[in-house]
Amino acid sequence: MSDILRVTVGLGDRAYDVLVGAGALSAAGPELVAHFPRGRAILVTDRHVADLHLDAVTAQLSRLGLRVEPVIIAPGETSKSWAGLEQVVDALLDRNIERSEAVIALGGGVIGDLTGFAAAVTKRGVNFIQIPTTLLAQVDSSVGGKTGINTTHGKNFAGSFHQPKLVIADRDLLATLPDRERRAGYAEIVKAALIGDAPLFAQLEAAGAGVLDGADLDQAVAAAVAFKARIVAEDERETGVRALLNLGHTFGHAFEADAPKDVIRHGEAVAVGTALAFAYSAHRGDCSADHAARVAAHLRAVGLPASPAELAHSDWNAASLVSRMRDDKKNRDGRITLILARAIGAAFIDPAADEADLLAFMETQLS
Ligand SMILES: NC(=O)c1ccc[n+]([C@@H]2O[C@H](COP(=O)([O-])OP(=O)(O)OC[C@H]3O[C@@H](n4cnc5c(N)ncnc54)[C@H](O)[C@@H]3O)[C@@H](O)[C@H]2O)c1
Ligand SMILES: O=C(O)C(=O)C[C@@H](O)[C@H](O)[C@H](O)COP(=O)(O)O
Ligand SMILES: [Zn+2]
Repeated sequence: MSDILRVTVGLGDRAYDVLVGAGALSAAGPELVAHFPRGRAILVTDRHVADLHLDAVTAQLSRLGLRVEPVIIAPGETSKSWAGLEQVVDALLDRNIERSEAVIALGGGVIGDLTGFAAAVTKRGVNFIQIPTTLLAQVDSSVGGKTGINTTHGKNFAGSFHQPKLVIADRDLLATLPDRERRAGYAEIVKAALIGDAPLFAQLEAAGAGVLDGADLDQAVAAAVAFKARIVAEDERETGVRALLNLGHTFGHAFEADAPKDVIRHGEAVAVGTALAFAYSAHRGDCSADHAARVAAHLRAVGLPASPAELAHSDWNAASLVSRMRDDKKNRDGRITLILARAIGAAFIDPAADEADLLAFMETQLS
């Protein structure tokens, strides 16, 4: 296990480890097998990942003595839905999963969020293990226990906090990831740096797109995971500081909710949302225009969008986007909560954004 990095999410008796690096799955061995007392592993994945990785993953799990029972669902956000949830819960019940058993989520954020939520509600809670196969899932969605589905009201509007027992972020699984997905995942690494790690952002700026597939990737993944783990350990249920992890998401989720499904990637919406959070902070005088410009320049340098016009959908309406923000889960007392920044690496929570000013700002951004 010498080349495998280990990050612990310190949640007391629900603490778990995130293993990062090439070969992490085969290195996991006994600590993985311990979660399958019946010797079988129900594994939920999507069709793309199944075609690319299921045989190899099944072979690795077989070598550890586990019999894999795959559940294969359609790829994409459409599966992160009530229908997708019913499909996965029924699949677990068909196989008579017991509470002592874990289910494996092998895939991107969609599979992780959906399977985690299914695990949370099936028989009032079974265990689950994340084997993330997108960069986004490795750096962000597999860690922290936010699970859920989208509803017509918006992103992740039904869900639960249900922590995995183990996360295995094996770099070998990323070999088949299309560049667009890789960049989308990188947006959440940038987000982490912008929230509270200015030196990491400087490193990312220096490394440029090289960090996306170079030897630096494991370090960057582990840094983003460690950053998230610290915040989750402090505020698991987002009563305070965890809301910072939503930098770029108040804007980003509004774009996702107002676009047709699967036209823009979550990471792309977060990239634009993060650039807007900095631009809006600069507009309010909270943050220097230089920092906002550096954020947008870095996102563009790695091939990510930094303004609404650079997204793969163009039919935006400022009033509709602000109305989505009014529904955001972070809001309190009928006011929009925004995650803004005083500088790169210094995000803060504004629990009462000025809606009229925000609307005017969005109008200028869309014009
Ligand atoms: N729970 C959280 O904390 C959290 C954090 C961030 C994002 N999310 C959620 O995660 C979702 C986005 O996740 P995502 O970006 O991973 O999208 P995704 O799960 O839809 O995966 C993107 C695409 O890549 C394919 N794919 C997955 N692994 C692959 C591989 N190794 N090789 C080739 N193709 C592969 C998938 O089949 C899919 O087509 C959103 O729903 C978002 O809301 C949740
Ligand atoms: O883990 C968190 O907390 C996050 O906010 C991470 C986000 O990257 C992620 O997209 C999350 O699913 C958003 O959560 P939501 O509560 O805004 O739905
Ligand atoms: Zn996100």
